[in-house]
Amino acid sequence: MKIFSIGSEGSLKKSIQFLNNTITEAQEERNNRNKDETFDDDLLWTFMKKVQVNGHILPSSAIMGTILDILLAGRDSVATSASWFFWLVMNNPRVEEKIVHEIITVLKKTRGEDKGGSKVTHSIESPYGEETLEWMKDPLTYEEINSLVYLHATLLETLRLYPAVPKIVRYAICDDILPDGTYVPAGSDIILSLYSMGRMKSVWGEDCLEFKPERWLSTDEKRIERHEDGYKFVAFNGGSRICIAKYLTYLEMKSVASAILLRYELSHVPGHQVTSKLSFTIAMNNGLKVNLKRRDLNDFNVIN
Ligand code: HEM
Repeated sequence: MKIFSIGSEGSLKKSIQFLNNTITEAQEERNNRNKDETFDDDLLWTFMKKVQVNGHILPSSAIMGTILDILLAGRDSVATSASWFFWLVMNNPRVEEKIVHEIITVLKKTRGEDKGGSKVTHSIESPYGEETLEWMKDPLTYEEINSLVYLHATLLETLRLYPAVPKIVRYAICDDILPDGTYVPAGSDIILSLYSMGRMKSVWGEDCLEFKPERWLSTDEKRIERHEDGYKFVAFNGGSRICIAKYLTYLEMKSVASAILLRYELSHVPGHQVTSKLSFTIAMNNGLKVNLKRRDLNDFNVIN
């Protein structure tokens, strides 16, 4: 296929070239390394090592195809979901308070009481500026993030109402019959509206349009009770083509959400309209503009 050097095809060509160069440079850089030195592997190199076949590294075109796949599937989906998550939380102060309360409860358990008042030096480069809680020094660990059950429920509820991939299209290569008896002739397109399926009364009940993280939880709110059935909760699809990064997404989003909500209160920028734009992902038309105010954790009795 010929790609022209004009308009969007031109910029696609440039982007592909850029990716190719990045992969070649990364390979050269690794090959020239002094064998005795130790280095932290970055994601690209970790991936390149993984895709060695019979001792040979795959050609850069194959690596590029896979990287493009992961970039395209993993960037807008998470960014879009994060926008809807923060927007829903901002509009539901009760939910926001419960999330922050949960994070603090978990941190008190894992990191002990924080006396506050000391200037914190981060173990990694931090975008948050000066902080006064020891807790803020290190990002939440995997175990801490896994303990955030209410936050997890809020994320599931966000993805139910705003599945980043709102529809999936399938093509029938031969005649078929669906489990409910519907006849599907060869050549048909089948569109699965993940968006509609997340809002069906028959699946989610009368309150299907309400934002209610509690619907996922046991009565004591200590665990996720509603079965995350891949054919009911379809934001990641189900079956053999289920998203390969479902659990990575949970980890990524819970990590970002807890880091931000622990430090900031988010509020609306006056006049900024939030509307959705249906495309491959369910994006926000003009993005999400927010005002950030440093959160006073004294409201949550953190500092004793
Ligand atoms: C909120 C975040 C995400 C959502 C809602 C989501 C949703 C989905 C859905 C619905 C599919 C199935 C598409 C189909 O069957 O046509 C899918 C597939 C896929 N996703 Fe995700 N995804 C997310 C994040 C990610 C991330 C972070 C990555 C990579 C790092 C990723 C990589 C992939 C790949 C490679 C596939 C194709 C799997 C296959 O066909 O075997 N996704 N995703």
